Amino acid sequence: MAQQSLPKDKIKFLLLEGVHPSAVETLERDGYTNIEFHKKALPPEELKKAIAGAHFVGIRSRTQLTEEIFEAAKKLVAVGCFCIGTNQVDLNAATRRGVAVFNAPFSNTRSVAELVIAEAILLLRGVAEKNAAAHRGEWMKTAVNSYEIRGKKLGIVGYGNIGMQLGVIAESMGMQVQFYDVVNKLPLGNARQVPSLNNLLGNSDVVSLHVPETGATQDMIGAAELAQMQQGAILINASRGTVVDIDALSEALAEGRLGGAGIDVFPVEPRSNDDEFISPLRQFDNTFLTPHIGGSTVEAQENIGMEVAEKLAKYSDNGTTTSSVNFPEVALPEHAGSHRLLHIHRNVPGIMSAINNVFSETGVNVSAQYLQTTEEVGYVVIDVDAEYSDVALERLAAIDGTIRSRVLF
Ligand SMILES: NC(=O)C1=CN([C@@H]2O[C@H](COP(=O)(O)OP(=O)(O)OC[C@H]3O[C@@H](n4cnc5c(N)ncnc54)[C@H](O)[C@@H]3O)[C@@H](O)[C@H]2O)C=CC1
Ligand SMILES: O=C(O)CCC(=O)C(=O)O
Repeated sequence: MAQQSLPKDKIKFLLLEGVHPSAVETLERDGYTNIEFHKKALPPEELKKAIAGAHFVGIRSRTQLTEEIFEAAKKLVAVGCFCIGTNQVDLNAATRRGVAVFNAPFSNTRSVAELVIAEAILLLRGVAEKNAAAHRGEWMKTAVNSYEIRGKKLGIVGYGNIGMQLGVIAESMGMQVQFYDVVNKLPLGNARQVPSLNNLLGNSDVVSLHVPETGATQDMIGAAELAQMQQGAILINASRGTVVDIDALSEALAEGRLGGAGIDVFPVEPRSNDDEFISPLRQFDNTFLTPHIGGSTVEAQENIGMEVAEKLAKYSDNGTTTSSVNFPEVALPEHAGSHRLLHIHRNVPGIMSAINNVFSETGVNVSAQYLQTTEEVGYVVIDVDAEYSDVALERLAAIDGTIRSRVLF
């Protein structure tokens, strides 16, 4: 699929789920004015229609970009996830079509860590149930089962950007931090990596989950794992809803085995704020149930808006793919005076020589060339004299293994 460069006002951005206005401001500052903005996620059929004409789409965690949606998105060049998680995007479907996917890996991590530490304090003090009781007119003044966090053990599952930050804050408040991760990690401060999940669960006063949604983390905390936890321990999940078996958690709470839970993410979440939130956990006073707002602070959303919009604009302007989650990463300089050819291909033997042949056979002068590959995809960027870019693009697009090619003026 070969694409010619378009004037900026013809490049359509579809922004969904009420991404922060900083995204629109950033795009407009860069000259992109064709922006369709929706406050909510769109139902699949509406999404298919809206995305058909879009070159770029911006989503948060609700919009599922499935194979079917990508099939309807014939013009799509890149996806911006205005969040950390990219599990809502079928990354294989995107890669197969040469659609780059970007996210914001850092901007909301602090917000999640702060929410978790707040919940740890309030749940260990029994504040969730005392608050719920007070709203019903009951007075629960007691120190029974009410603890400080100082000296307690925090078990972090998934010691990545959020887990590490949480560990540092928790330690500064006097907690002992231990973590379980599939990868060997450098422990910050006095944190300690433990060898198994069971080891962590059986030995923590508060367990907080910070793993991505993957096959391996599906129902990672089920009945067997909950049974390993200490009597009265607290479970916090601000990662993804699929990581905890909610029925098993519900049973553990009903039996009084856990001291409480803070749950921000659910296997099924309402599509919008107008829909009812349905969960067996609603019956428990000793839980904080929050509507997936771990990363929803003014600071985080404003930064994410700018960060992801800048990545999309940069990719559109000059082909830079730095920090793409599914594409080879190439940081590119400006290409004033030359035309820039972008060639995305399957990473198969012989394709680079076919690409280079185009230039030796046509005599098109190459002023710069950049190449980066992943196991599946190769991304070659070639700067050429303006008058020859059409013929070179046509030849590049015809090479076997080409996924997509385009030219930037
Ligand atoms: N509630 C909310 O609003 C938010 C939720 N999130 C969720 O939090 C997750 C974590 O975010 P980050 O810390 O930034 O991700 P990250 O990628 O920096 O860290 C994830 C860590 O989990 C580890 N891990 C992966 N699979 C594992 C497994 N099976 N067992 C143990 N460890 C495993 C990884 O090795 C890595 O250290 C995101 O993937 C996202 O789903 C992120 C931001 C906001
Ligand atoms: O705020 C959002 O829309 C989603 C936050 C989140 O879960 C993420 O960043 O992965």
